[in-house]
Amino acid sequence: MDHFLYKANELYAEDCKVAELARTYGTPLYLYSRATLERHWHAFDRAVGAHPHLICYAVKANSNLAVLNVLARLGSGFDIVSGGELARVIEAGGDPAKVVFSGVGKTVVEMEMALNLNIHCFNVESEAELEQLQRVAQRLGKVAPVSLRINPDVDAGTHPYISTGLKDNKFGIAMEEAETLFARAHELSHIQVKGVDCHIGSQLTEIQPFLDAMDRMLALIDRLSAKGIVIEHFDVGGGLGVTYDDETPPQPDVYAAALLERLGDRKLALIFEPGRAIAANAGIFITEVLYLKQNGNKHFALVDGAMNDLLRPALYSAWQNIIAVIPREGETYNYDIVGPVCETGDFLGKDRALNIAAGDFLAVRSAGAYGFTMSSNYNTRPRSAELMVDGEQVHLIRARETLPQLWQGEKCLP
Ligand SMILES: Cc1ncc(COP(=O)(O)O)c(C=O)c1O
Ligand SMILES: N[C@@H](CCCC[NH3+])C(=O)O
Repeated sequence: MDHFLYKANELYAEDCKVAELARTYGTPLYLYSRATLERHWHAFDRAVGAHPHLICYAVKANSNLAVLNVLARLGSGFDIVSGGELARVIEAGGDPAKVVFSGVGKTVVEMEMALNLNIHCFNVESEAELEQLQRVAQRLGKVAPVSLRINPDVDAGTHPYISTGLKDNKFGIAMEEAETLFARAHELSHIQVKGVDCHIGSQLTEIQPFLDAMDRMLALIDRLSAKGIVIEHFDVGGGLGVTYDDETPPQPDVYAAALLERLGDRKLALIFEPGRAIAANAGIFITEVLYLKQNGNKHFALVDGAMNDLLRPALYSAWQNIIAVIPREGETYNYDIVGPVCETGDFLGKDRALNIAAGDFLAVRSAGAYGFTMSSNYNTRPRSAELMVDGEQVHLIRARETLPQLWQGEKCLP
């Protein structure tokens, strides 16, 4: 069941009218649906069934405390990439014992923090990082649980900026070095080898690249096991795509079934790190039309939301559906939906057939993942408010920034 639906010709978020929320809380505005977040998380969790597993939601997709808290209450684990994300997980009531720490550049301070919190696993991405983690763990008198992130050199067939599993990408350890590094990790006094990890990219809409990566990783696990290095878990990463337009990515049940089949009778727990698949279609971004204008034959709708609020269209030429919150009958024009930021690349959508007027609200769909988390204060614009719709209830889960907050910590010279 969709929780962002037209009812009586007006967009609803769960049981609340979106236009009313926009008037009450002001725009631009992010709106999330608790029911959808929960449904998506359960779809993943159920898909893996009784096989030992951990769903570690990728915090970078949407790190609002309320979002993390909703998932923590379901028993979710978390995939983090910074000390900041770890602090958020703890603040939101997440269990550090279900946290996996990804990322190519973990600092000593972040390692200490994660070791002191006894996280589930460090996904180590280089030999230098492994040696650093050994030193930090030794100093703290801890043993670091480790999984090595291997780069399987698989083409994920996604946008080059969000493809991570190719040899030329900065992520992971080259397959040729994997066995040597596992052997090294195995002999280090304050490292405990737990798993093998890979993540080949984001917004994958085909299953084959996942299976190709898995085949290479399972072959590696079998070789390690022959050498007496026991692997307890396989972290398959995130990356499952969603429908923005007409993509038909595999659903979590099909995806998980295919992975489980490949796994065969190996006694490996599975870790999943989905971000987008859980959060993207659990959120929309609402913006108001400020002005309509025409330059030659080109129609522009100037809206109060901009690339600083929702960067994906400007950064990846990403397409996200844009609809009128209360549609009008009659003739449409093809509009470029652009924001107030002084950049030609500041657009939310191009050539969108709409019948709109100043004062109308537009909803950018699929904005729950990599929306607010990638927002900035460029052009000294306050970041949007965020709301969580929970049935008939609405919670303000982040207030719009006030102007003084925008220069907090800055100082004029004496
Ligand atoms: C290591 C890692 N895990 C998980 C994710 C989440 O990816 P997605 O949002 O595509 O599921 C990412 C982002 O691409 C990532 O880099
Ligand atoms: N931020 C990207 C995804 C990057 C995933 C993180 N490795 C997006 O919006 O599509």
